[in-house]
Amino acid sequence: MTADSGNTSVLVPQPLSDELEQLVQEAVSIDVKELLAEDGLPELDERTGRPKVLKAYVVHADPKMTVVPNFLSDEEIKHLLELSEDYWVQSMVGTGVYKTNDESKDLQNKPSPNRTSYSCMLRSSQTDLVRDVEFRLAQLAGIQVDYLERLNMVRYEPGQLFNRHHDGRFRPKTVFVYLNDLPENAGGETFFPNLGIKFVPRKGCAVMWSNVLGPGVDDERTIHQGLPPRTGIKFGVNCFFNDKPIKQMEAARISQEEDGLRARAARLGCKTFDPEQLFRDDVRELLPGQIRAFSLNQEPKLSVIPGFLNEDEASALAAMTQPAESRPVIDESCFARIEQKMALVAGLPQVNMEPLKGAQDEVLIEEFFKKGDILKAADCYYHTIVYCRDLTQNPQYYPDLKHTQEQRQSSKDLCESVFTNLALCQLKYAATFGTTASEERTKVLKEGAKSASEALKLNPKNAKALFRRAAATASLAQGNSNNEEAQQLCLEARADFLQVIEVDPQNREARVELKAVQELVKALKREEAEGEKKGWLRAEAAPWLQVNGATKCVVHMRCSTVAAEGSHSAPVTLSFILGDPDMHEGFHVAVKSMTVGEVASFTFSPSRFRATGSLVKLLPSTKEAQAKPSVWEITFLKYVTWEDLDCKGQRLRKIHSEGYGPFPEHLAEIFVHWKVVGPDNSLLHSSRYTLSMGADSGMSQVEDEDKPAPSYVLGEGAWEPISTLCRSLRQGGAGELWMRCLPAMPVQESLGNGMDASAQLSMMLNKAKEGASQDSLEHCVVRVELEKVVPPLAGPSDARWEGPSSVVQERFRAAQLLEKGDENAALARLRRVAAWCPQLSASEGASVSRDLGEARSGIGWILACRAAPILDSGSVTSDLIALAKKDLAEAEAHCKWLEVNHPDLAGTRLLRSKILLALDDDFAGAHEQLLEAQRSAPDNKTVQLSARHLESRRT
Ligand SMILES: O=C(O)CCC(=O)C(=O)O
Ligand SMILES: [Fe+2]
Repeated sequence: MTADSGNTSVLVPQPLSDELEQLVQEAVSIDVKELLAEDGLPELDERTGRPKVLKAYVVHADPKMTVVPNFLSDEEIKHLLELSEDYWVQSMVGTGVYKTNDESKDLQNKPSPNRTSYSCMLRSSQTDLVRDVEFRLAQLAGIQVDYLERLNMVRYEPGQLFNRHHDGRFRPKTVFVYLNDLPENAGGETFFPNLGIKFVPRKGCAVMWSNVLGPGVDDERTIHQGLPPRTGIKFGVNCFFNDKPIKQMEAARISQEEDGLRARAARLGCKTFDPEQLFRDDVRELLPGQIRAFSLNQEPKLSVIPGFLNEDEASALAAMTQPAESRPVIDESCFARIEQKMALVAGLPQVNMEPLKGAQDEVLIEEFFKKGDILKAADCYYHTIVYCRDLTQNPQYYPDLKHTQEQRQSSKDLCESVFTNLALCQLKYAATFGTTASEERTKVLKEGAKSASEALKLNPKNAKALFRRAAATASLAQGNSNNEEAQQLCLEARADFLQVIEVDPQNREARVELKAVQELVKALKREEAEGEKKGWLRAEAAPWLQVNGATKCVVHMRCSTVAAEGSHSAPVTLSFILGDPDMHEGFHVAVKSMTVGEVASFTFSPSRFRATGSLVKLLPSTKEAQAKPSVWEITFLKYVTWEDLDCKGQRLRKIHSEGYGPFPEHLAEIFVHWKVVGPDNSLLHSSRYTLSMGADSGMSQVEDEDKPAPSYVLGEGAWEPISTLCRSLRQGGAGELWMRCLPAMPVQESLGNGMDASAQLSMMLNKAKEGASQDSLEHCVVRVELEKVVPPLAGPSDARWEGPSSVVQERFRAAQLLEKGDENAALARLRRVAAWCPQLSASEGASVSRDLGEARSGIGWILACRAAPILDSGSVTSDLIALAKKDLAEAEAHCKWLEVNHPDLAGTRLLRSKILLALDDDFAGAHEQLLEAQRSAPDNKTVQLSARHLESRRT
């Protein structure tokens, strides 16, 4: 509470210095003893011991400093000192920073070397005498006693002091009363350095000054300090007038703390309170001037204050409801008191209130209302209600009031009107939350409806209350997302509005509102019907959401971002595999709450843009969306379930049309036109292409519709993803492969059109690299049209059979495949040779006898080769061993046949050697066979290799 530091530091007393000692010496000393020497000692009342005429001396004009000799009597001083005995504690100073207008929040009381004295706080109205002193102080100050803080006794031992300070901007006035005389020149004066005056302590003498220039503005001129007494003990009492009605606030607080009502209030929660119950529970007597608040709710604070108004006040207020001509004479001064109490319970400065004078029954509250402070008004209504209702319903608690029947009736009327107005307050307050449902809005509206209901209990025909209840209920319906509940509320509101119209047929507002409610009911009914349909649609859509295993879902949606001003970005159509981590996570969430055809607006938080893949890059303005929440308009176009070919969503397959005829068999020649389309629908590759040279980039790839589709043999060199798709297509069929990325093409031999698939693909990749996006081959769709299926040659019965040359061709092809290392493909061809030959005529068969021998030795060799390592290994499963044994048995059968039919064939010896090794590890036998083989076919590479291999194993 310094003068100079404004609101930064509240109390920074300066230590006494020599310089200050000097100032004190030079200051004008004001001593009542000297004043009275001229004027004569005041004549004391024998009974009270106080001056018959109390004189106040203005010793300084601006700021006004007043001295009152013998303000307290010896008896009073003795009493105050007795009350303080045993209760002296170290004095504190308020430290902190002014932030609010409530110093109790801003300042903290702390011990300080700047105040070394002792203090004792008396309780408010602690005794009759204390209360009497308090009232006299209030009279002296011209301030209501409610603003007087608890009397603050001080005691200074020699050397103890209170350094330079200001009593606080929240204390408009200070009265300091000295409680004893000190020896002459013992010091202990109250020194005002800025005024250059000091007061000599004289028993019973009061000094009064103002601490403010205006509300909340320090008057730095009245900075002062309590100088240390050199000898003797100095007693005094600080009487601070606060800018808030602190006395009653404290009384209410003490009362609450004492009886632990807080806990009970908390338990009461927001249940309907019953003041009657509160009264019943609390039988303790209240001291005059004390009020007791029952706190029903902490946040927001709601208190009930029984006996808030005293008898006179209640009568005066109740009388105001009567017509002026029949109104009894009212002591209008009580309105000021009510005002003051209202202010104190509201915790708001009384200056904010309009005077009650000339009030109609509700003027006090109306005034608040007009200022737009709904909450303040509501607070007042609450308090008035508590009182009025109690007065009407529990007259037994007010035996002293002796109200007449009319007075009770008028109190009841007041109660009704106050409830009606409280409902309005609550409606207005609820309106500040807008029209969308919120917890607070709902709570307030429900309270509003309740208040109106209370008024209606007192008068069921109160049109205003009916209207307000209806309005509250209708508003509740408006924000309610539960259709059924909302409809019920509408019905209630409608009933009330109808009643308003019945009571007041001229009420246009009610008619308008009624119509609005009826519209709302219609809308709700519509929504209900749609909701059912929607629920059905969702149920229909449900299976695709539960896609599992090999079935996956591809979702097609159109999306655009919506800017703050409502403009849409150019829409982008997106197709993605549901659950694909490369896709914007938010879209997965979004799509799961939508049905096909639905347009929805979603706000995506930046964290939703976690996806890093190429697909998310196609979303409009995702950069912005990654920085801050963005609003998207999404249209759910369609969804398709796809078969997941590798169960990881890497390669989905969708058959658009299966075509006609049988499904292509293994080794069928298929003519496939395939295209690779990027996620943005751009054509990346077509298998029917021509190279166009000499363009800007030197070379470009152009689709050529006149070219035939390239052909592949299914199972031999066709790009595997395409052959997988083609196996489920008939000729003329079309399908799509949905690829998360284009897999590496297998190394393939040259195909029919002179360009193999890997070459095509590498061209395609190059083209993609030249293009804008290097990732454009991710999330591509391979569209396949199976233009022609040529079934594999069936055998001699096939129209395409060319006689023995077909066998030769087939065996040649098998040899090619074997050379390439494609043993399985070779095996398939060799088995066909073995199957066809016995179907030939004897002469034709003879011409291909050797081919048959080669074919059977080839089959046996392949089988023995794949069986041998398995039989060799001890760690394979018995299933595999069984398969290997079966292979070897078949090889043995071929071998036996060969040994009979083609004993000289190198392949026969080779096969035998292989079997010997695989079965018994018979190296000698195998070696012997190989030597024979070398003799018959010295140039056979397989024989030479096998011999070498055997040699290495033997050593
Ligand atoms: O002791 C005095 O003379 C003055 C005391 C004072 O100013 C205070 O307690 O605030
Ligand atoms: Fe002070």
